[in-house]
Amino acid sequence: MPTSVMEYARVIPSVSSLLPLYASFSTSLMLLRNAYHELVPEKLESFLTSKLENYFRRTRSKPSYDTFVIDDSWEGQHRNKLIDISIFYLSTKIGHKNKTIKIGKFKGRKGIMAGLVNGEEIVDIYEGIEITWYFDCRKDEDGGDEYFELSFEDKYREKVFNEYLDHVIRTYKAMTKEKRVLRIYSRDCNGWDWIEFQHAATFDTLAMDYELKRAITDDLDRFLARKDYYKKICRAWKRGYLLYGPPGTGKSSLIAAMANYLNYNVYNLELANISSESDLKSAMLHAGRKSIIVIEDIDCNSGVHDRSKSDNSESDNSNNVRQFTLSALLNCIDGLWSSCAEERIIAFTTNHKEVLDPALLRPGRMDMHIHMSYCTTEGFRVLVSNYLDIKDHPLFEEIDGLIRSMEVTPASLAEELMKSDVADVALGEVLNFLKQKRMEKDKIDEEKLC
Ligand SMILES: Nc1ncnc2c1ncn2[C@@H]1O[C@H](COP(=O)(O)OP(=O)(O)OP(=O)(O)O)[C@@H](O)[C@H]1O
Repeated sequence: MPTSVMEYARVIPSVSSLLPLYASFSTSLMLLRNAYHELVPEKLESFLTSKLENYFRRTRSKPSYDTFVIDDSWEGQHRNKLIDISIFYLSTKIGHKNKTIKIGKFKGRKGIMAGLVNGEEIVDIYEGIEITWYFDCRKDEDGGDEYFELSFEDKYREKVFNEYLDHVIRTYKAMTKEKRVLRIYSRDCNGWDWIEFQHAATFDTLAMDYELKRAITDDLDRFLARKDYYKKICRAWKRGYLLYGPPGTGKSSLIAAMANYLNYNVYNLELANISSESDLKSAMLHAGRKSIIVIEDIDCNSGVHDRSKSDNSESDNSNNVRQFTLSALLNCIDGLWSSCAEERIIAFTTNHKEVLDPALLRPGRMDMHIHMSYCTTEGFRVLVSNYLDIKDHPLFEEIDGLIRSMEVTPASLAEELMKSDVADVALGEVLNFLKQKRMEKDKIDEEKLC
């Protein structure tokens, strides 16, 4: 046994002495390989190769597979949402291997969607794991139920269940968020029906004071970010806004801007079309998540401004018998029923806040009261920028003076601005309109004095 470094150095061969050995070994290997190719016929060679491959495959431990079934046929359940999520997710995974595919164009979705036909497979790779999706449909008298099977090596079972399916859902959400076409729903005898919501209003196009706009968008951002907070304090994740102000000051436009800001659908709940308390509950329950439920002109919904009358008589002056009370409406807004649906905004609009029942106005019910005021000079600048695309004009000074001296709605100024695309002409119309209004107002004031 070597006992010192020097002795080791003597026993271990040097690199230079190993090189000739390596060279002769690799030359022999090359000769052997050439001889094998020349002597062994091609067919025999591939036969031997496949035998060897089979041998090694058999000796390796065979993986066993688990399968998850995403089935639409769960008794008593509504459609399994994972089916639709999977259809969306897989639509981006379809490739050349799928020789026959389904294609379609759907209401509310941009572009053409591709899907698997019955009996087809897709292999998806997630963090190196192979997941095979198989799609089919079980036929029965009602047409049949769709189902997916996901197969994967059993050692990845937990990962597929906990991480991969989550990844599928997140991808679906990102896809649908990107493509989401907003809807506006109204209620008929069959429930909620919808058309595409194409209102272009945004917070940038609203003629409102900047500070108020900022306060509203901050409030909406806080609402969106506070899912866990609402849960912690045991409150339904919803927020109520009361928009009040004269007609034509932009209450509906503000709701449209909120919907576009939040990417929420709008449900227009006309109380006049609601026949009973159960109808009201059903309407609230079946409105989806991520939605703004709008009850417009709440002051005109007779009975709502006068709780004692509506609670007791359940009818209004025009003999339009309503079978539900204000209490039922309030209960749906923030009572037990409200906790059945989350991520909702409820917006009431009124031209006459002062006549509403205080119960409707108490804190916690309508979280933010937003006053939509007559047009200010700041708001007028926004309108001019929207309609004429200009920031400055010599007529502004005179117009500003008149706007400050009167109550004029953004809607009426918008009407004048729309009369021409030429800034001089359109602003001239605004000026004439304001002067005319000023004269009328002076006349009324004079008459009052007399
Ligand atoms: N604040 C505003 N900002 C921008 N445009 C406005 C504003 N207010 C009104 N308009 C214009 O006037 C039109 C009518 O306004 P809108 O319907 O939003 O007012 P409203 O307060 O809801 O009226 P109502 O009480 O009669 O329902 C809008 O389509 C928009 O063009």
